[in-house]
Amino acid sequence: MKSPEPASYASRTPSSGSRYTASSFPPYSPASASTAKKRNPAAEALRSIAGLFASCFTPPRPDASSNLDPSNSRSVASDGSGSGKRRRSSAGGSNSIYGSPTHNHKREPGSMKFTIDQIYRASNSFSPSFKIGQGGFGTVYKGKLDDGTLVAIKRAKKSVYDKHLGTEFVSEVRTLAQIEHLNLVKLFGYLEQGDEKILLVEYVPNGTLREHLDCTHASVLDLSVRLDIAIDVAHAVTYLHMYTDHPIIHRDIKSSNILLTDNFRAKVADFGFARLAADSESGATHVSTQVKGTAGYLDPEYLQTYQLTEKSDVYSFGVLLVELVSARRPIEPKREPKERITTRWAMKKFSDGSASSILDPKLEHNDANHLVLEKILELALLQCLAPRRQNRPSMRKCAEVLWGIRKDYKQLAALEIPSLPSYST
Ligand SMILES: Nc1ncnc2c1ncn2[C@@H]1O[C@H](COP(=O)(O)OP(=O)(O)OP(=O)(O)O)[C@@H](O)[C@H]1O
Repeated sequence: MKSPEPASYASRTPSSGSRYTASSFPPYSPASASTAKKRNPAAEALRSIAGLFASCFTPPRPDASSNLDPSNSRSVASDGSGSGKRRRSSAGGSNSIYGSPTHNHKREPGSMKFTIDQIYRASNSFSPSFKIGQGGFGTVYKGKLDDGTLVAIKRAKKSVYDKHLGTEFVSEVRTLAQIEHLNLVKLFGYLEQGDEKILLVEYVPNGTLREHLDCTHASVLDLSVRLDIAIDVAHAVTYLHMYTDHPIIHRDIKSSNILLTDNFRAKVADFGFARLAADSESGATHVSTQVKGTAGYLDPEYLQTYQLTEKSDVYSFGVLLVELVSARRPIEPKREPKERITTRWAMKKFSDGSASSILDPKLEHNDANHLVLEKILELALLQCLAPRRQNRPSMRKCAEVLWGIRKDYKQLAALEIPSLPSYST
């Protein structure tokens, strides 16, 4: 992955998120709780496994869900032309699902279907030199399609396929392939042939947020960039929560699932655990068989009740906000006991009136940074991380609060006189 250059910061203008307005969100569908069977959730909760998906900038197509045919879960695709027609893949006896090409303007309508030969070509037969990562889902390769499009090729390991890639998974893929938002990693397609189960997703070139907070990419993300990233994530998750009449709960929001572009736009990845939320009007509920997510980010009320709602994502987002300002991981086992759970440590500091000590030591202490820090912590610690879900804000509300923080930050930053350089003689 490329290291960011200072110029990239400039290219991500602080106003980059201003293209979003409240009216750019799809119509609101009320949140609805889902219930789940009680099944040894704690043991299951330690690690996220699967990895996927989806982005772009266009609102969801109103006909998206009506294009689905539940009887054809492994071989349907949304029509690349946007007509909503579904197609069967006939390539080499394989089954594929392919998403809308609106994301990729180089692509002709209908060309989002993949064959195993294309994937072999794109990844140089899964050459180790094309490998870019390894996750619970399997191995991730960087690939280039024949038309030059860069993709991340996620090749499922067998254990994941056996456990997770059944009909239910494929039907989720079918839905998620139709989701497009600038801040969601786009799912291009899915292919299974013989032992190969492969996902093709948008390639996002600049590493994960976690890597940047760990400074493995040479430069330090300044606080205004982190604030923009938080806003991008809030937009993405709001979009999922308000997606047509079927809210989608991400279920695994965490810094390693936030990928960054060269301009430091954030794209939320890994919808492996996403499930369509309950349909509140029909009274139907989504029954989850196990608690899923990642330790340190899990909503305590979900752990107690096994009821999954959008507010579980809001809780994880609160953890992510604390991580963004402190650069600490949610759980830091090597620290002294009272500092091991980052949100608890931050809450104590915050209530003791020493919020500034939470700031990532790599960041400058100045008025503008202190303002952002204080306000983000207020949102995270006092609202998103509220133990009871009804006391947490919606994700949309989080986005609105963050817009306000960015506005205040910009005003204050404009007033700040840059410190004079010091010269040693
Ligand atoms: N769309 C993508 N673009 C660029 N790199 C990616 C992409 N998806 C994944 N990667 C790289 O591959 C690594 C592994 O990704 P993957 O989603 O499989 O696992 P993970 O999210 O790190 O772990 P887990 O899924 O087990 O929580 C990521 O850390 C990232 O470096």
